[in-house]
Amino acid sequence: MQSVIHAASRIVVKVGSSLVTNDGKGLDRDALARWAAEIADLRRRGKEVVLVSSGAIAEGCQRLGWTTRPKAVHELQAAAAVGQMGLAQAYETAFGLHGQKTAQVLLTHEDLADRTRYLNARSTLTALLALNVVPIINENDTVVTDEIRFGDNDTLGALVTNLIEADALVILTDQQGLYTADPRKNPAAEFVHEAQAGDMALEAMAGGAGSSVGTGGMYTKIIAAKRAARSGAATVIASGREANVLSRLADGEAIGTQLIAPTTRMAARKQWLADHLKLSGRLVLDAGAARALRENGVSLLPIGVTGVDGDFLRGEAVACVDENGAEVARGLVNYSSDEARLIMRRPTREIETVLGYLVEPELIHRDNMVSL
Ligand SMILES: Nc1ncnc2c1ncn2[C@@H]1O[C@H](COP(=O)(O)OP(=O)(O)O)[C@@H](O)[C@H]1O
Ligand SMILES: N[C@@H](CCC(=O)OP(=O)(O)O)C(=O)O
Repeated sequence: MQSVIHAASRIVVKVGSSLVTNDGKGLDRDALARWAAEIADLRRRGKEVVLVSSGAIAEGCQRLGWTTRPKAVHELQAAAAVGQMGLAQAYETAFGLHGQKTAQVLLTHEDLADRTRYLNARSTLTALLALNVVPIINENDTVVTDEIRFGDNDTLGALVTNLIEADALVILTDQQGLYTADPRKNPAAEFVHEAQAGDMALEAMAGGAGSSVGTGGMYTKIIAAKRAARSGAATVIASGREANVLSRLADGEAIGTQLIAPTTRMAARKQWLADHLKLSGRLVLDAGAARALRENGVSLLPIGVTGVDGDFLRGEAVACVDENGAEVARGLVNYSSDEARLIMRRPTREIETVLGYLVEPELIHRDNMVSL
C-alpha cells in the first residue's frame, strides 16, 4: 500500500491544538520548526500546501495565565486573539528559516457558505499558492458566535480541501491514526490502516477529544474525511510527532490511517455542480467560444459571449449555451449580469476600462465550470 500523498499535488495539512501547544503548555516551537521544514521540502518537490493550524485558544489561555479553558464565548474569543499573534509569529519565523513565505488567512463559516465570499476566498488562496506562499489558516474566532462556529479545525480543514479542490487532507494529531476504539480508554483497540471515507462503521469507532485542549476528538476527523471525499480528496490521519511524517508520506510511505475517497475529483465536481446549483441565468456564446469550451474545456472570456439572460450576482451558477440554445457548460460566474452585459464581446484588457476595476480576467474560470 502506497500513501496517497505521493501522487497528490495539492495538499491541506491540519495540525491540532494538542500538538501545536504541547497539550496546552505553550507553543511547541520544535514541532513547528519540523513541520515548516517538511512543508518547505514538499514545496520544493512541486507540491502545493495549505496549512490549517489550531492552537490560538490554547496558546492565548497560556499567555493570559488561565489554567482552565474558559466556557464563555467572549473569553474564548479574547484568548484566540491573543494566541493567534503568537501562532502567526512562530510560523513566520519557522518558515522564514527555509526562505518560505507564509500568509495568515482567518476564515469564518459564512465566508465558505456565501457564494461570493467563497469565490473570493478561493481566488485568494489559489493566488497565494501560485505565488509560492504557504497560507496558514485558522478560524476567525474573534467575530464568530457559537451558532456559526466551525468549532473544530478538522471541519475547517475539510471545507478548505473542498474550497481549493485539494487532492488530499492530512490531519496530524497526537495519535498514530484511527483505532477501532479510543486507545486512551481501550488498550485492546486495533489500528485501522485503510478504509473508505464515509464508511459508517468508522463513526462508531471514533470517540471525543483525548486532551483538555483538543476539541473534536477522532469523531470530527472521520466526519472531516467524509466531507473531504465529497470533492474527491483522500484523508490521511497520522501522528504529528512521527519523525519526518510529511516527507515520508510524500515519498509514498503508508503512515497513519488512509481514508480513500470513493469518487474521483472530476466526478465529485460534476456531481456537486449538477446537484447543488440552481441556475440563475444564461450566457450565450459565439461559435468559437462554444467550440473551445466543448473541445478544450477552457475558461470562458467575455469576448466569446454575445448575450446575457437573467439577473445574477458574482458567484452564482449560470448555463453557457451555444447560438442554438444548447447547453455547453455551466459554472460559477465571476461578474454579475449587469457587469457581464457591459463587458461581453470585449477583450479581457478592456474590462478595467469599462468597469473601472478588474475582478478576474475570465467570466467563468475553468476550475469553476463543468462541460456537459
Ligand atoms: N478511535 C479512536 N482512535 C484514535 N483516537 C481516538 C479515537 N477515539 C477518540 N480518540 C481520541 O482523539 C484524540 C485526538 O483528537 P483531539 O484531542 O481533538 O486532537 P487534535 O487537537 O489533534 O484535533 C486522541 O488523543 C484520542 O484520545
Ligand atoms: N480556532 C481554534 C481551533 C479549534 C480547535 O481546538 O481545534 P482542534 O484542536 O483542531 O480540535 C484555535 O485556534 O484555538
